[in-house]
Amino acid sequence: MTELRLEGVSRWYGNVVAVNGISMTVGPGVTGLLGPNGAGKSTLIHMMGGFLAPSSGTISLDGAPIWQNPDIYRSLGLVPEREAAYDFLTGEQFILAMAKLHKLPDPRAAAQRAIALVEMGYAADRQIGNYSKGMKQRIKMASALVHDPPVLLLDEPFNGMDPRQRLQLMDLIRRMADEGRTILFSSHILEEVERLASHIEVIVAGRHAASGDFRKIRRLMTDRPHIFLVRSSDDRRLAAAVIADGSARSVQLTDKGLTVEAVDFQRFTWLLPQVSRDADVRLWEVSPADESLESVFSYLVAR
Ligand SMILES: Nc1ncnc2c1ncn2[C@@H]1O[C@H](COP(=O)(O)OP(=O)(O)OP(=O)(O)O)[C@@H](O)[C@H]1O
Repeated sequence: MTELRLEGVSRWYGNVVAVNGISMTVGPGVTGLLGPNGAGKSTLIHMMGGFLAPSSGTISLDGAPIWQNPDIYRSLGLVPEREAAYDFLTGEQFILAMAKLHKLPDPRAAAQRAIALVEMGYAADRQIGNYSKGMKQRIKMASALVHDPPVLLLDEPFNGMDPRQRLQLMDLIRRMADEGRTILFSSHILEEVERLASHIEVIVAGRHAASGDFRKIRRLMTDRPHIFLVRSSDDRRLAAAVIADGSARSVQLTDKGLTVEAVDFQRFTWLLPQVSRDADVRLWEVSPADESLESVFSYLVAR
């Protein structure tokens, strides 16, 4: 069993706090690290991979601290978000160089195995500069896998990929997890995480906002108060009817229409047509005003 454990981990850059007191454990299987841009995902992943020191707190792998512990690096593979500038090398030269860096006993065989694992054999003798985005992502994956680590850390691996490349990479990650690896990948896209990870960790503004089963967290998100923009033939009258009905926590009359904060999303969408019919008001538009992921995240943080 391979387990990464973070205890009270913080990291600041000057006076910017990028990661703030995060404690979590990441075990075998696929874990999604979800958070909006700038949440601290990359900083956290770099600390988990031993590339960056925590300003405070500890990160350990099966009990052994990660920072400045070269023995542990053999157990970790990290795929950074940014593309490395090895465009002049062929895929094979790059992976072979990585195998040699790890001082593997048979670097050539290890490189071939890693290249085969990501199904890049057909393009191994081509320069990385001529690869597509998806191929570059896969060769980066091979470089992280060349020493066969039990832990893989992937920073925004699907960024800039087309749907086909995305599916291929998802398949590959699933296969790696089925082999018993501990895989953590970061993303700011909920659907991506939903398709791949059964377990998610949510971070917002450097803080740990939620943790657990994806469905449980999804439910938290749908149970949150929803804000709707409603336009009708008589907003003032509809506002009075909605308030009287009790299905909304607050109702505001603005020049764009009514802003309604519904207590129960399903009950509200079911009741609104009835309430308006009873009040003899025609509904023109009902649209969610807070559907962005940012609002979901801030709801989770405020809990
Ligand atoms: N080297 C650095 N120097 C100063 N501030 C930094 C540095 N790296 C990150 N930050 C800041 O730390 C915070 C977290 O950044 P980080 O890149 O870890 O977030 P992220 O969740 O990975 O975001 P993204 O999805 O946009 O990559 C941000 O406010 C960022 O500006």
